[in-house]
Amino acid sequence: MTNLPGIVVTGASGRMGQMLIRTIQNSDRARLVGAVERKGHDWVGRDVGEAMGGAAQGVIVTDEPLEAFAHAQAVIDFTAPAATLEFAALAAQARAVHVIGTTGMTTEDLERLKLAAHHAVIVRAGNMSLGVNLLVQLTKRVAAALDADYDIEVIEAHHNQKVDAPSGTALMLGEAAAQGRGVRLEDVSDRGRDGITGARKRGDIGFSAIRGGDIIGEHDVMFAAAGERIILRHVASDRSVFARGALKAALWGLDQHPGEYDMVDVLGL
Ligand SMILES: NC(=O)C1=CN([C@@H]2O[C@H](COP(=O)(O)OP(=O)(O)OC[C@H]3O[C@@H](n4cnc5c(N)ncnc54)[C@H](O)[C@@H]3O)[C@@H](O)[C@H]2O)C=CC1
Ligand SMILES: O=C(O)C1=N[C@H](C(=O)O)C[C@H](O)C1
Repeated sequence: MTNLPGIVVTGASGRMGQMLIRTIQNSDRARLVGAVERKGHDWVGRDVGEAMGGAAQGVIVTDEPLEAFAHAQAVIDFTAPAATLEFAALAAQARAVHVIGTTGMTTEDLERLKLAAHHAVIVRAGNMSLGVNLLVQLTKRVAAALDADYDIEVIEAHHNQKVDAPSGTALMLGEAAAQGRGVRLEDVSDRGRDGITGARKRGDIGFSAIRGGDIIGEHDVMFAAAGERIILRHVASDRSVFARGALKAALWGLDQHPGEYDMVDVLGL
């Protein structure tokens, strides 16, 4: 049991943090060795199992990430961009695999992650589910098969606490559509329409974001032409799909050389 790879979960009290902790506890391939929360959080200093309303797990929530990472083989991190950048440097220092689910990172943030990936394995994806990563491949193929008579729109829906838009998944799907079309997403991306926008520009890839209630995550890629529409859809009905993917990524990462990877690498898609 103690030879199993040790995993630290950051953002332990979060929606994904708690799901990850349950997933690791139920796994016979990994063990939880640390739980990190931000300074001042009321879980810090408490046993994580008890803080989650269950039995003690022997893991005390800490606000000292490096101390926790030093005892781990992998860190699973679904937090916020600033925290993830800090954790990337610390995980590299501790030589731990860093699995990043955090979304909303800027181009500059991603450049900084690349530096950390010189020294450590980083697996990052805006969506860790098998279904969405398959949808990414399908989107690329459909976009390659159709010309710009088919307007591409990525439509996403999430819960009312989500802070970033478009979602990380929507951006992955938009990127896949752009790749399929052989264009750069930054040249054709159309976000946040409001007011007198003018007619849709041929070849643009549009994004729409819905926020409400407890929606876990829903993504449509619509190809709309005169007389027909094709819609590729993924609906997440349980956050465990993301947590299972993240744990798979952490275990896969243990056998890789330093560098930046995604779920397509992990799943061999
Ligand atoms: N890639 C994927 O498959 C998925 C990605 N996500 C992304 O994961 C992130 C988190 O999502 P949720 O769990 O819903 O959010 P949440 O708000 O419920 O949890 C975030 C947690 O991170 C903690 N945190 C923030 N700064 C910290 C710091 N400096 N040190 C330690 N902990 C810190 C917060 O206290 C909170 O507990 C978001 O960016 C979301 O988009 C969510 C689901 C799936
Ligand atoms: O914030 C969320 O909840 C989710 N975020 C990810 C995203 O931004 O795409 C993945 C999933 O859709 C849930």
